[in-house]
Amino acid sequence: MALFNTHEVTRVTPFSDSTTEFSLPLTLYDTFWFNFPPVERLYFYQITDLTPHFFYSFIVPDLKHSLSLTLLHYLPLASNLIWPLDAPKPFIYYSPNDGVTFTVAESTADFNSLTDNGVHEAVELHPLIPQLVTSDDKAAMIAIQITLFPNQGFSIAITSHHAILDGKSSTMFTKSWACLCKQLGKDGEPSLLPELTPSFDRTVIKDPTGIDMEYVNNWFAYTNTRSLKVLPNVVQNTDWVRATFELTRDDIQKIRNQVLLILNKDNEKEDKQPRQVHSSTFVLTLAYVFVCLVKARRGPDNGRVVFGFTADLRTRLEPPVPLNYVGNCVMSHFCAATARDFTEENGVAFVAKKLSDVIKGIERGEFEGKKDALSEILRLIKSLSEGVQGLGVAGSNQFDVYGSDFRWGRPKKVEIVSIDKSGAIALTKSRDKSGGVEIGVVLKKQEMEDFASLFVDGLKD
Ligand SMILES: CC(C)(COP(=O)(O)OP(=O)(O)OC[C@H]1O[C@@H](n2cnc3c(N)ncnc32)[C@H](O)[C@@H]1OP(=O)(O)O)[C@@H](O)C(=O)NCCC(=O)NCCSC(=O)CC(=O)O
Repeated sequence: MALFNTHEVTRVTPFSDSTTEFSLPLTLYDTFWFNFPPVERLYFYQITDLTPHFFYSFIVPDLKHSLSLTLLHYLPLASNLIWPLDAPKPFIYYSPNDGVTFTVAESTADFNSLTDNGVHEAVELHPLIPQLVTSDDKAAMIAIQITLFPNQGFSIAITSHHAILDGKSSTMFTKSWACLCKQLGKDGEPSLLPELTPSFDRTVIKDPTGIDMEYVNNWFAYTNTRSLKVLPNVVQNTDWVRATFELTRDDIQKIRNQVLLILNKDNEKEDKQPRQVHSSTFVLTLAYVFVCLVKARRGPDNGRVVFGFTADLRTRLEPPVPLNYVGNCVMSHFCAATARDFTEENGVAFVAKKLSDVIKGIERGEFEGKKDALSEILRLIKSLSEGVQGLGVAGSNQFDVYGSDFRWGRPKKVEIVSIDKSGAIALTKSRDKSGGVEIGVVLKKQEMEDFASLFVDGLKD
């Protein structure tokens, strides 16, 4: 069994003693997410001759120093979410000396095994993830842990509160940190490119009807308490295993050809004009993986399946929100069907068509922050314990997480560990830059075996 040892727990503060206190309101998109479980991203860096001396004398100090420089740009991440009794909704509050909890640890686990795509107990990754400190009226925004695997490499884990970071923001923060770390030791002051320089301007998110408070009240009704503590999980998650699967560009094209063939035939049968289907890598990946998941879970044929994803609204709001906006600007969208719709011969085409219709609706602006959006999702979460199957997604194939090179090379593997709290699949642009997608999956052991066979068999000619 691998040994694990915490070396130190410190706090990294922004690199300046001249910061002043400030507060930042939560927008409707922040209050939508604020009690959801934190997102845990884990980056593995392989250095086969990494000695403890080099790690503790060079890597850790450089990571701390560059984090401190990064926090100066990202001050709200060094802050806390607070909820004083007289405030109707929580807000972000920074005061000088606030900082990020930074844990340094060591593990004897087998790095190669942890980072392969094979099946592993989901709990194996848990020691590498830092916990966010949260209470009813105060919550840390992020926590960071660096773990050394002597002579093998190290990992960087970032746990982030969903009230402040959506996927685009959190991957941008890590890239900014990596970018500043890479510049240490070079001539000149480390600086950030404009696309990595964050904007926290909350006025770009309009909410004339006060939907933010609707969401705060929804959370209050759901959790029965006025608290900043996050949900521990949204699904029962004991005895889970996790594994990574990959769809190459060619696999995607194969799925695309099959889906378009079926949908065009359906149109001909119904004598309809051929309609454009949004057959993107994202839609085809979800359709294919969701079908394999429903088949592997072997639920009743007439069981209800609710499936969906989160869309980034930055370019879709009017006026658009800047791409460097850091905060939440994402909403979830779901549709429903029965398990039979997935398991029938044309299941992948059925799901792809449904997802395509939702994306077209998003483009038409039909799914911006709506008053009942959160209450619907909370109802869905409740229904999961009553036999409804839920299928969701964390991350995105548009996030280049493998681009986060701190100076010691690109990550060997990136995981979203928190999918074992939500049951979602994790999407990441493939490491090899070939246009493929990596998919992280958590399931019970037998289901995972079935899923793996279905996934491979479905791609055979
Ligand atoms: C709604 C969508 C999911 C739909 O995606 P689609 O790929 O189907 O459609 P699209 O219009 O965005 O893209 C059309 C084509 O352009 C390409 N394209 C568009 N933008 C791109 C970008 N920035 N980088 C690389 N490719 C891009 C797409 O890959 C696709 O081509 P091709 O077909 O060749 O690929 C997406 O637009 C979106 O909003 N993605 C971001 C979702 C997100 O933020 N998730 C994180 C949620 S928070 C979370 O989960 C927590 C966390 O991550 O921390």
